[in-house]
Amino acid sequence: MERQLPAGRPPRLVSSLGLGQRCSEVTLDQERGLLAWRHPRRGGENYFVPTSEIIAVEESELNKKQRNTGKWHKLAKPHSFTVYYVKKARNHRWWCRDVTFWCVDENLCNQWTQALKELLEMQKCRPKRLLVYINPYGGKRQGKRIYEQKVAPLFSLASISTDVVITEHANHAKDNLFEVNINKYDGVVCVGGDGMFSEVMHGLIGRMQKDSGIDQNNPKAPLVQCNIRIGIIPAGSTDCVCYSTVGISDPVTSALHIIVGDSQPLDVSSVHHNNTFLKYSVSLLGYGFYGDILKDSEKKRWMGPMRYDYSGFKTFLSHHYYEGTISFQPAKHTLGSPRDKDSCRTGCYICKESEQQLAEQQKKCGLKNEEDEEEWKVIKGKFLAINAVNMSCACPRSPKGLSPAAHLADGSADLILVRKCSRFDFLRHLVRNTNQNDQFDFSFVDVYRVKSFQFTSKLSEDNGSNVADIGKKRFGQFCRDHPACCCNIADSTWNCDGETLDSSAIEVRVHCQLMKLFARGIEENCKDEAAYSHSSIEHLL
Ligand SMILES: Nc1ncnc2c1ncn2[C@@H]1O[C@H](COP(=O)(O)OP(=O)(O)OP(=O)(O)O)[C@@H](O)[C@H]1O
Ligand SMILES: CCCCCCCCCCCCC/C=C/[C@@H](O)[C@H](CO)NC(C)=O
Ligand SMILES: [Ca+2]
Repeated sequence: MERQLPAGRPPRLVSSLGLGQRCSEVTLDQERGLLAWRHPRRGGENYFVPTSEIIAVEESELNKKQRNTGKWHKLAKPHSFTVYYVKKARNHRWWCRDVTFWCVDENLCNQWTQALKELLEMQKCRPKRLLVYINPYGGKRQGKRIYEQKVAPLFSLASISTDVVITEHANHAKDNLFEVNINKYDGVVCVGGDGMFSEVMHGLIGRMQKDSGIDQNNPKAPLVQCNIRIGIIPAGSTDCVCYSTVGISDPVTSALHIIVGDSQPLDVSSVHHNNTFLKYSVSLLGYGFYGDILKDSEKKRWMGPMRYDYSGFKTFLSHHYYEGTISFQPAKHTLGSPRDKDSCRTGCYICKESEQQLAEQQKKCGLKNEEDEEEWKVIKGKFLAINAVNMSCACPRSPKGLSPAAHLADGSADLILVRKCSRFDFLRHLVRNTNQNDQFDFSFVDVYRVKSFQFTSKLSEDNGSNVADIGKKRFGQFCRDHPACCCNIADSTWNCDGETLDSSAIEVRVHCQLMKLFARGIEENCKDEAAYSHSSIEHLL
């Protein structure tokens, strides 16, 4: 990348600087934005740090041990500076590391710190002021401790100022976002799980639409993009959005992605019922299996993250399936398919292509309502699970996700239909969600890439639109004609990013790149080792 350097600044700074007790040739390529040095010990290992991954530079003092053991201590008082930078480790984990260089020439030391600081100043995408919401009750109830011990010190090192709100009740963050002076901030951070992220997202998108006079109840309304980025510090039970966009659920890694000012656009689905807005979704909209797990697990929040395993096992044993009709519009605009072998990674060309299409579309019609005449496909059947995912939905329990080839920002969702099958077959499908084998390679599983879909359960078709009440009354009753068939005549519940929806009949639309995260997608480096760790279970089945 071409950099506009301040006048008179040389394109490269090369000096022999002290590092520990020895000397190292240190280079700052100011045009390319790269700091490099060779470690005098550690087998002469070379270090290359892009300036975009430097966290901070500080004038520092050598500690007593360093002062007393160096050869130079007899010569003069040394001057030193410390560079804090991102060190990338295995499995997408980032650490903050530091290196201290010294020299006896004060002018040289100042020249280095000034040059590095100026390069940091040029990183315009970095946030300076953040609004932070902490859910103290998410996951294992460690949100406050995680923020104070692991994240706040890094923000302060990077000179980011923060306003911190510890939430006192559900929807506190969402309601607050409708009131605050949002223009004061360069981003909003949520400390918690997927539910907490969802709250903050609803607050920001809702606020944006309100300020622009867009009626969220209109399912066809073209929504206004939300340009203020959200950072997720994972402290929840599943942390699927964080894991799927960063590749790991680790508070320090996420804090560093926020500090360096990463930006990752995300698709968001709007969910409506009878022209009434219900919710937005970014990860999983699940009916049947995942809806039933959620409904059961909500009663067991005291169990913490374990509640999903307990309710998952119980729901699996109950083996309920549900009748209904699903209609969808295939996503013809996007280049990929859910059966692709390649996954969405940092700088994904499929998502870039969708971004360009979106820009052209916006240029052509602005915010006008464009009637969509594309074909609808209709499928009627009995389903154990209907899952619509906007992203892979990778998480520690499912390291490659429910749909490994789904894209973060291509304007489509993957619709996975798991039809009625035996318990054993369903288990084989579920286990493949946790290992590297293809979970779609079964006759009872279909997957489609869609831009919108609608679902109505058999029960709501039979009873008109008053679905929710009837569903509640009859929940738990089974098909009278086939008492042993596990066909539930009641409705299941939709699991929308970990929150239940009040209606089973829904209309869903994917909005391409409606919002942005402080993330860069999963980087293409090492193998996802976790994805392979479960592979042995399947051989037993
Ligand atoms: N102070 C609070 N008291 C009670 N509930 C809260 C509070 N603050 C936020 N919430 C709600 O708690 C819900 C769950 O929180 P969160 O997502 O952080 O944890 P989780 O459910 O354990 O994790 P995950 O969503 O990853 O499974 C959110 O939907 C949020 O609205
Ligand atoms: C035979 C037992 C099966 C147990 C299944 C356990 C659950 C697996 C979790 C994979 C879910 C991935 C999708 C993520 C969804 C999130 O939006 C949501 C909220 O955090 N989490 C869940 C579990 O619904
Ligand atoms: Ca998508």
